[in-house]
Amino acid sequence: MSVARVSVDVPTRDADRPFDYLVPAHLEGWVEVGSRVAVPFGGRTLQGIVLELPEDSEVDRRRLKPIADVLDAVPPLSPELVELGIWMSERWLCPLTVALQAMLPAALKGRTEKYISAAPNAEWTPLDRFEQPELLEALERQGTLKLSQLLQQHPERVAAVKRWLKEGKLEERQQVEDRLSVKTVLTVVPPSEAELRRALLELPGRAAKQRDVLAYLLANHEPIAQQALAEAAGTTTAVIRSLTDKGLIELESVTVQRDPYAGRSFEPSAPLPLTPAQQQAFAPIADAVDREAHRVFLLHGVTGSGKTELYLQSIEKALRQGREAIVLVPEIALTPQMVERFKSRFGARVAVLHSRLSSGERYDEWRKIREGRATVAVGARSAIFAPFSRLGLIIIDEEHETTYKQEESPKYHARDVAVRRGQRHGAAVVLGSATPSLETYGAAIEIAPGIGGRGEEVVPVYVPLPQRVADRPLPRVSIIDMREELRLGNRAMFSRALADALRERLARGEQTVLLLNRRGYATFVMCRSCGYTASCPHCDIALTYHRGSRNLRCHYCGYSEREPEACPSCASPHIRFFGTGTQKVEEALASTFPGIRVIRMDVDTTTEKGSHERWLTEFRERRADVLLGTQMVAKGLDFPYVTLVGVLAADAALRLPDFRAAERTFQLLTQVAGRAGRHELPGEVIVQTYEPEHASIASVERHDYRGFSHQELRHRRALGYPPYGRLLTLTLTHEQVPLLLSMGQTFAARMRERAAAAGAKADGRPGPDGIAVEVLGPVPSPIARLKDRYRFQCMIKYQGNPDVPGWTAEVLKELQEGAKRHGVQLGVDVDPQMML
Ligand SMILES: Nc1ncnc2c1ncn2[C@@H]1O[C@H](COP(=O)(O)OP(=O)(O)OP(=O)(O)O)[C@@H](O)[C@H]1O
Ligand SMILES: [Zn+2]
Ligand SMILES: [Zn+2]
Repeated sequence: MSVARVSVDVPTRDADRPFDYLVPAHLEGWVEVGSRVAVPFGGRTLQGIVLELPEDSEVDRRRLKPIADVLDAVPPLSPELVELGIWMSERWLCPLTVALQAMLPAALKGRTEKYISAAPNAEWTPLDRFEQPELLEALERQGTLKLSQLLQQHPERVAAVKRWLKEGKLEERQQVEDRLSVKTVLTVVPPSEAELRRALLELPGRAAKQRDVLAYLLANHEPIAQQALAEAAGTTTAVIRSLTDKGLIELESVTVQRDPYAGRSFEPSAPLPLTPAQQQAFAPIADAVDREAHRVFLLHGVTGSGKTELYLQSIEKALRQGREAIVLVPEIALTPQMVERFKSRFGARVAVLHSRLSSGERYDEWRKIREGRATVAVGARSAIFAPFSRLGLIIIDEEHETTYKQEESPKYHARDVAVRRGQRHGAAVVLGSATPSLETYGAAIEIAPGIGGRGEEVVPVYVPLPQRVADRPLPRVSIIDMREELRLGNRAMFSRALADALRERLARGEQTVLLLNRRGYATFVMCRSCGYTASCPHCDIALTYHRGSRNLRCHYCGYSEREPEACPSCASPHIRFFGTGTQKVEEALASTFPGIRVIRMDVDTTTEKGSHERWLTEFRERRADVLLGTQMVAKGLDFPYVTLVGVLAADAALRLPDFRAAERTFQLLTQVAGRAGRHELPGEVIVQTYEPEHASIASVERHDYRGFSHQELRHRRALGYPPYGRLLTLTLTHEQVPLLLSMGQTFAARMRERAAAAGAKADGRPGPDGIAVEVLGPVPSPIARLKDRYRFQCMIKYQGNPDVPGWTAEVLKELQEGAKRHGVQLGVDVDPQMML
């Protein structure tokens, strides 16, 4: 018997090592690298992924257990993806199984099911038969019963099942099953026409409904879903069933594809002739694809410069060579409009993966890729794991977006994964943005270190596209100082300039996009007498007021309470509710511009499936004057009648305790400004702020990416922040502070020892060999308590490539046992994007 090395799905650090199993003879040939298997583990049956098939095991073979089952005929992961998972777990310090699971569609995350059957020598007493006649009958009839199903349908039988298991009359067997399988539909397969005619004659006259069904099948002689047949013949499925019972027709289970875009037609689109500027940008990318060379490009194109058209034509090149392409777009930019552009060009070859699909739909799209029926995958972050085998091109649109970093384990960054997969496949990687992240930009113009994996950093080729298509001008941007407005007696939400501009658009029948930078915006309850604000009793976070349900909610833990009638602190009745920011703006719009038609898009109005899409269609069809929303309205929209963009509270996020706050603000403002005047009509942008002189706002007025980024990069270099230095944070959480503090201190002390041993100076300044390590903390996290657990963090800031992640892994191993014993949770973030 051969041996398989398996990563078992136990996502804890202490079980985070592969285990060897024997491959039983009947599974030999089915077990491959990347196979999903069921294996016995600590008395249970768990799912695992085969990592390798070693010659032999270091463990005595007699102590190895056999693999219980292989779960798929074709391994869901290729050897390349298995290797990628190993790399991810080292790069971002997560358990290997967590990295591997992240690559599988949710539908394949197996669940252990228990089955019971009668033991071969079970002797049932008359009392047993008397107490549980139905259970015994079901056992005899079906042989095995699924425990979860049995307990759900007949909770009253739990006691008997338990007793019989204990007495050995029942046996239990475990099996790993998929949460979801392919979807099948009962389909009627009609017999021959002659048989149909004979059946019609045989049916008694009163069976009119049944005759209708047969007549329909005779007229439309092809397989049809039972449900559809019932509808077409104007009857019910019960009638069809009685025909099957008589043996006149046959029912079969047929696999169907859940296609979220079924029934939608996409106007085919042909490649546009490229403008000279586009051609210049296209040439090096096309060349790399042609030569099947791994190259990373930064396509830095202003908004509306025609980047998407370049993506489409690059993909076409890759496809013509028989290769495949992945396109990543930020989740919220994954609008129907975006999907349509890819479907229109590549039709059924496109698979779409995003979180608004049901897990069944996602699974089917994933299988399309796996089985080679789709050659282009368009999707959000996790589409980077699309199981292609001949990748020619990976595109990341809006590469600066924070959504490319996953905030829970595995805390990977899709950009780094893309570079890694590109290297393995010899594929071109195109990172596109109007406002590249400072990491990518700094690397591309070679004033900062390269990007990608540690120790295999790459320098992207810089490809600028500085003009909009057809020489359309970038919109004119005006910055309005709201302090000045106040001084002149305007206390309204809209400055005079914005109000005038809006009025003009209404008169001309043009459209406006209004962005409310919601982060940090008033959405809370405040007492005007004593200044009390309502906060969550479990988290150190202000509660948000929801006008619709009239309650206060915590966005972190879901806690909610009814709106108070008086201040809970001083009993004053002068308690004020601030609606969610966008609701307030909507009200102000309605009262300032009577009759205005507003579409509000925020978390509250877009939770329902398909609502996002509906709002945008409505806006595109000009059934509204204003599209008002949060970050959601800033990206990817391309509407010809939008000639005005207004930004309220541009500076709201500037004071967040995050060194990237300025960068994020600049990016958001530039992106939303880019929604205006993208077609024939010229655009205008009005930005309202209390900090007009702040670089990240002032540079937007001049469309000055270069000026802003160079200033910001200088600043980062002086402070040792990314891209010049790297960060790693450890977050510790527990119900009690002293324990956290002491464990945090131990971590910090051990890290300082290692830093000193590596030659880092105690003051954190770079030494002669360029190595600098600063260990900060432990300090309370910016969100100091969440779900009744206190949170502390340590941050390591380092330069010159010391192996800080490696040290962290070692120290965590030492702390693991103590943490487990006391219930302290430890979370590591390598290269964190969010500092909260
Ligand atoms: N070569 C071309 N000839 C004519 N029109 C073009 C050409 N390339 C792009 N366009 C059109 O110009 C507009 C802007 O292009 P596109 O949306 O591709 O830009 P983008 O850079 O991806 O925009 P953003 O990043 O702002 O979303 C679109 O309406 C597109 O159809
Ligand atoms: Zn009060
Ligand atoms: Zn809470």
